[in-house]
Amino acid sequence: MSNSQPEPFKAIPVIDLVNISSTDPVVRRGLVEEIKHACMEVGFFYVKNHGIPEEIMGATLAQMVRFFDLPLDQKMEIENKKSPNLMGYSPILSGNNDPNGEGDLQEGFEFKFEAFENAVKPQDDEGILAGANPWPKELPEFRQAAHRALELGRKLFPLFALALDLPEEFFVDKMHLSTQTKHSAALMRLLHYPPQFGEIDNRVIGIGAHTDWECFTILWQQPGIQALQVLNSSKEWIDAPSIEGTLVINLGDELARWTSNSAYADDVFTSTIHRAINRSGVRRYSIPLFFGTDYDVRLEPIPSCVSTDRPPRYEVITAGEYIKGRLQATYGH
Ligand SMILES: O=C(O)CCC(=O)C(=O)O
Ligand SMILES: [Fe+2]
Repeated sequence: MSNSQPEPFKAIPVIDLVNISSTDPVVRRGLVEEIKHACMEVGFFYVKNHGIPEEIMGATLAQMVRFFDLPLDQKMEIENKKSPNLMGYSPILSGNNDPNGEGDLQEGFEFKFEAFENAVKPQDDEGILAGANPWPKELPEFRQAAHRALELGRKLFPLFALALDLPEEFFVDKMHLSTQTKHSAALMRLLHYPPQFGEIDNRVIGIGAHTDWECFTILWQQPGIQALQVLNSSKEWIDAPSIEGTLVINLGDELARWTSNSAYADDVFTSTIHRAINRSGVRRYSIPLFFGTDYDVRLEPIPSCVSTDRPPRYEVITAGEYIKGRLQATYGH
């Protein structure tokens, strides 16, 4: 795949997924081209008609509010540092996504994908992120509400494959998000950002400037609150407001590594830098779902993206080693 330096983007495109299941090759190609364009120019896009009902998000939000309202000592019982895989609760300022920052002004609850049908007895006791998710016992429904959105991710993988001139099935054996979930590197994070007032020190914001680690992220933002910003190639922060009825999709480092690029060089598929600052005066909640491949998948450059003129930029590493390294860098200090 060839690439030329795109113009700095000023806005984030909105893509309509109403025809995502269409088998009409012309319709499908049209959608793939829109996605490809957004991936190469921006690395971020909104999707509408994504198939996740508003009621599910409303129920999830209610559970999140209840969880984050629990007394701190109760939340600390399931602190991520107590679990070997760093899943669980992360208190305010305990994580630091930007190496130049001094901590993220957010609290979160992170869990890895597990076989929901087999939820009583977690099966995933091997592999690089071994260990169960520490679900809060005070909120039994919390777990149920948090388990949606995977269907959409499954439908997006073939479109990314086509956008990279790969066979549609390229990712099928690399992400087992159905019954064989032991090795999936998908993670979900429930986030609460308290508001920040007055002069804001850029080293302590909601989430410092970073790229996401996995293939792509599906992000739900609480309606009506602006916080997310995306960096363009002129180093301007472009607002990514919450748009009613949409979700945000952004590419992560696994895809950037696969396409042999970095966020700081001319890109094929861009893992774009972003951050969030909550100046709204009220609390803000968001939910990123990070779609990684299976832990044991090697992140090797896709042949169409490298050549003698464009040699691979990264050492080959497995997805699990990469994610674990980033988790430790963010929370393990
Ligand atoms: O809360 C947001 O809008 C962004 C969250 C984010 O970028 C992340 O968790 O990686
Ligand atoms: Fe992010």
